[in-house]
Amino acid sequence: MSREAQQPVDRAGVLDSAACAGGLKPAPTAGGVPTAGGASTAGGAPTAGEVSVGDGFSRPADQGGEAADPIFAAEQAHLTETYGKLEKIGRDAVAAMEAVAAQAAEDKKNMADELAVNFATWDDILETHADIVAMNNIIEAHDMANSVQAERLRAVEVLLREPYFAKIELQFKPSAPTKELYIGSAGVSDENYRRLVVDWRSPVAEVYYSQAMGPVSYEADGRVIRADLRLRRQFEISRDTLHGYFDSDVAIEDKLLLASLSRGRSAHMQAITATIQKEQNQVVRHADVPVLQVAGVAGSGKTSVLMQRIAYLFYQHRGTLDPTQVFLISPNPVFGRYIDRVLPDLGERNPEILTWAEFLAPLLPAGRGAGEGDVSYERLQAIDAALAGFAFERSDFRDIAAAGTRLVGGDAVAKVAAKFDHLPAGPHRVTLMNEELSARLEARLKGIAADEDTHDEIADLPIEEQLRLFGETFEPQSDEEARALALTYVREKYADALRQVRAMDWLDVDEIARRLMGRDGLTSVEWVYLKMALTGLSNPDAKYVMIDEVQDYSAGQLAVMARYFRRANFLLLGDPNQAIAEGTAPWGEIRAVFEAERGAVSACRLMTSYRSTPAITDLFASLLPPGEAMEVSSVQREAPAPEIVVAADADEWACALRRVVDDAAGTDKLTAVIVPYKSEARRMAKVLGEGAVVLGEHDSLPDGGVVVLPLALAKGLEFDSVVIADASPRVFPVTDLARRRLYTAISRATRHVTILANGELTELLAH
Ligand SMILES: Nc1ncnc2c1ncn2[C@@H]1O[C@H](COP(=O)(O)OP(=O)(O)OP(=O)(O)O)[C@@H](O)[C@H]1O
Repeated sequence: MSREAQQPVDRAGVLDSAACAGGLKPAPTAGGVPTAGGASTAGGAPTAGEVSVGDGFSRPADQGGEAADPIFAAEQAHLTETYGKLEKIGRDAVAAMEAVAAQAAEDKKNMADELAVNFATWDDILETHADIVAMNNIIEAHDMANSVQAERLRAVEVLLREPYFAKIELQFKPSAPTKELYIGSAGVSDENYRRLVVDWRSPVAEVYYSQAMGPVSYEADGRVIRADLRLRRQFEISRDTLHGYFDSDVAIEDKLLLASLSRGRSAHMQAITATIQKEQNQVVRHADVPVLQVAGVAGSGKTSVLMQRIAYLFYQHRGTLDPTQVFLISPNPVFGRYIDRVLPDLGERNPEILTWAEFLAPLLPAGRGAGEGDVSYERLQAIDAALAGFAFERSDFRDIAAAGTRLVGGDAVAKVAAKFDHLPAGPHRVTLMNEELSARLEARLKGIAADEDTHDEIADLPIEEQLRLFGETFEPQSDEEARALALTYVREKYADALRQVRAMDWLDVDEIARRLMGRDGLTSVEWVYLKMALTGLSNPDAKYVMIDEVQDYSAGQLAVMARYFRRANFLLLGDPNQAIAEGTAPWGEIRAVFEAERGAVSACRLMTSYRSTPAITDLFASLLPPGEAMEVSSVQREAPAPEIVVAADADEWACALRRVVDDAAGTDKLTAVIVPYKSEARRMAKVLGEGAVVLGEHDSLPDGGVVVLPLALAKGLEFDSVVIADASPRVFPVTDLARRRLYTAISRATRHVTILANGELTELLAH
């Protein structure tokens, strides 16, 4: 009942390994070399079927001992010395921070002792103020000194794990000696300001990533600097031990990549700093543009590149870019947790990582879910068109009320609206109205705070409540004090009214929609869009927004994000062939939406796949539309060919599934049983019994074992082994959507794929 997948698959010619339209200067050619069938290996690694004999790294054992290779010995000595220096820098930074802390404490104490707060005369007030400013300046100076040391310490912490991964030797002038630079995941200088390790994001490090020898150039401070790259040496290092080195004198060789790929998968995504490929580097270091759209085949490193780009941006905009200004929209929460260690490992903080539902929730009224996302761009444009001639009516406004009290009535809101009748209904008018309503609410709260009934109400509060509110019991010595204390209480009591004004909830968006569009039941996408169009609701502080798996969003969802993050630069990464839901925007439409909302869209492609064995890549590549080819960067990993099992009936199928899962459960690898939908996952778990865990949205990927999960949750993730539970025509009919779903599922596997079919195999695989 079993047969092996046929392969290799017939594929058309190989496309350019990568292309970026606009934004980057052209780089010299390098990268993988395509084989006849379209598959290639980076650095001349063995193709499928060949046996790997060594990986090209020089190791002491290869040389008959360290002494036999003077380069190895010299590099180990340099590493030992660097490691010692890093440890010392780390120790010195901690000591400096301790000293600063002690000094700060001492200064604060002295200053507090000396600070004579005196408000008697205007001169005294000025003097007191000057003393306080001086004190704050000293504290600030301490903070600054500490933050410099803290940054140094963070770099050292990163580097102590692996001080550097490469060395380059550059000759800037023909007669001058070459300059040696060691490149690492962070940069640090010694006490004489000599660069011990160069940060991978620094301008000069670019020549390492361009993967060419000889004449190279890079840009620093707006100037193009030319040099001759004489040596490009890669290292395998852990802490202070050199395991091997490799001199890449041929452009196409990247032994470090091969070594990295052969290490296999882990439960958390790893940084690819040392092995970023040339075409990936073009995305990582791409010029700042309003929108960059990156199309990449499965496993081409889109997510990895995205993480490296964020780290790069933090470096480039050090001191001005805060992680709270960067948003990463991720396909699901499991994926969010899968990637959340990459940046901390690089010594950086994570950006805001949100799913679509998490992004939308705070913009929606309480109790309303994200719901259906399938909304066309036209439907949103219809909202804009209808709003053009829209005039407010009384029914569009709601009372501002809290704690059972109407604080500003809908009639009053309508009067405020009438004051600005000369303006069209839109953000300008609504903002002016909101300012006035805010002032009215404030006046109303002050009135309540001045009311004796309120003071009595406060006096009746339990003592603990009074202590919590005021830090003391409510015993005002004057009317003024009573009003001030009462205002604290009133603001808390009517906090929801203040929130309503902040959120402009006095606008009845549903009622407006009914009049505007002539229909009920707006989707959440339309609802938020209308609210943005009316109020200007947005996040103007966001500077970068990265949308991974961008092919999984509808045009409406994308337009909402483009408009909400109105000043941000967007990085959109996706694979048109991994769109797994109905109603998502085709690749060209994604571009069109962003062009309409944000102007020009730059584009890059990543066409080399790194995740899977060549056999698995061939299998999922066979599902690509004709003419779309990819290259494969893979190392020889002794892995069985994909297996396809067609069972005659349900019993035989269940039996086969249990066998596959039982086999997998006995290993330390992670196996995913991928099912089409959530409901199937539960059904499958019953078939499998205790051997399998159903993975939910709130879980993280385990290191090993067997997990059952729906395709939507498997998005963006990878597993040692993938089991497609049922590849029958019922689950995968011959449609474009099913083809993309199957491609996505198979391409999650790094080493092994088993495809089961209950009764009959989908025609998508029948060749
Ligand atoms: N330059 C590289 N060096 C080392 N490993 C790499 C490199 N590029 C990609 N990889 C590895 O390939 C695998 C796939 O990368 P990643 O998940 O970033 O790809 P993707 O394009 O986002 O995939 P998909 O769209 O299929 O989810 C990961 O294990 C990643 O570590």
